[in-house]
Amino acid sequence: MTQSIKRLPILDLRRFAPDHPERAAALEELRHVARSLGFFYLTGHGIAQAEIDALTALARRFFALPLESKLEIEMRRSPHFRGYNRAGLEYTRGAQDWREQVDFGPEREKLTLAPGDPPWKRLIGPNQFPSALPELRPAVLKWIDDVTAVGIKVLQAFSEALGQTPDVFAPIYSNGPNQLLKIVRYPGRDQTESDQGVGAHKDGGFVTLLLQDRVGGLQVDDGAGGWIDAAPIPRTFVVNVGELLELASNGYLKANIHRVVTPPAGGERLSIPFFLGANLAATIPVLDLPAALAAEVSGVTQDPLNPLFREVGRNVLKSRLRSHPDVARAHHADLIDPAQKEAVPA
Ligand SMILES: O=C(O)CCC(=O)C(=O)O
Ligand SMILES: [Fe+2]
Repeated sequence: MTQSIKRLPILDLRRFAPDHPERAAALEELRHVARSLGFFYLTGHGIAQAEIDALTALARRFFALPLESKLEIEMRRSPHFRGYNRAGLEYTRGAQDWREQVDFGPEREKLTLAPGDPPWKRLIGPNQFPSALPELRPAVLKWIDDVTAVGIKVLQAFSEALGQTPDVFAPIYSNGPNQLLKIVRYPGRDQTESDQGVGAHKDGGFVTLLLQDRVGGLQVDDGAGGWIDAAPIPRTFVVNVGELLELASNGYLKANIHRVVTPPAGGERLSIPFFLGANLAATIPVLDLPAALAAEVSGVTQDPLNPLFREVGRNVLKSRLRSHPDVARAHHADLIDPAQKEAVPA
């Protein structure tokens, strides 16, 4: 594999503020980055380092708990795909990933569903939090609020970079965006044969804001057969364009492929990705791009193995069922399509 010397650019969120003198240049830069690599480091996000350090410390404490304390909130217990997964339970395109993780989403009451309700409503419900680490609940819920606010600012900047009003997407998120927060640990190479921490994929939401700890492993497709290492830079998030923005911009913006390579033997990687998505009931519109941008559009890249739907809830449910076959079998056997049943390892 060719190792590219390229690096992701660093963008400062403060330069997008309405009265900032560099705003026009910042929007131009964002448009270029989002159309080419689809990935950048974000500084100036306003999240206090103390909050970052506190959440990272809690993540470490969580993973250090005895297995039984972690299994108390095993995802298999949650029809809403919330909770803890041991390494090896998650699959990307049928190949096993190697990371342990806890998934959190919007904290809601479970719905009582009627027979005709759309299946995606099963995604709505409560999170699971570990009784052995009570501090985690308030920290996670505050973090979701705080990174959502940053994500919306980034989304507003993307909107303006596409020649739209900043709130063009508000109708499809202001009722409550769909958020997914993961706290992830990638164990070192000695515990696995393969180096797939998480296999090559695109993210599904509007934008992803990834907090990395000290150990690298994230790699971004450079479009020329190689990978760009997105090494951790303190006090930054790695931000990337998700498939919803690619769909809405008819392919002008690019949801780029990335993966995580397992750390070397003896090491571990800790990361906290956050995916900001639209309201589950929403349908993604196609934006009316200014003529100069529309002329460059070549359409959305549809992957026959992973079709994209404009109906947000349907799309999210599809990817959750695929990523977590054990939860699908335990709670949603009626939704697994027969072809997939065979493809998914038991
Ligand atoms: O852990 C990371 O650095 C990235 C994870 C990722 O790409 C994902 O969960 O979608
Ligand atoms: Fe990802």
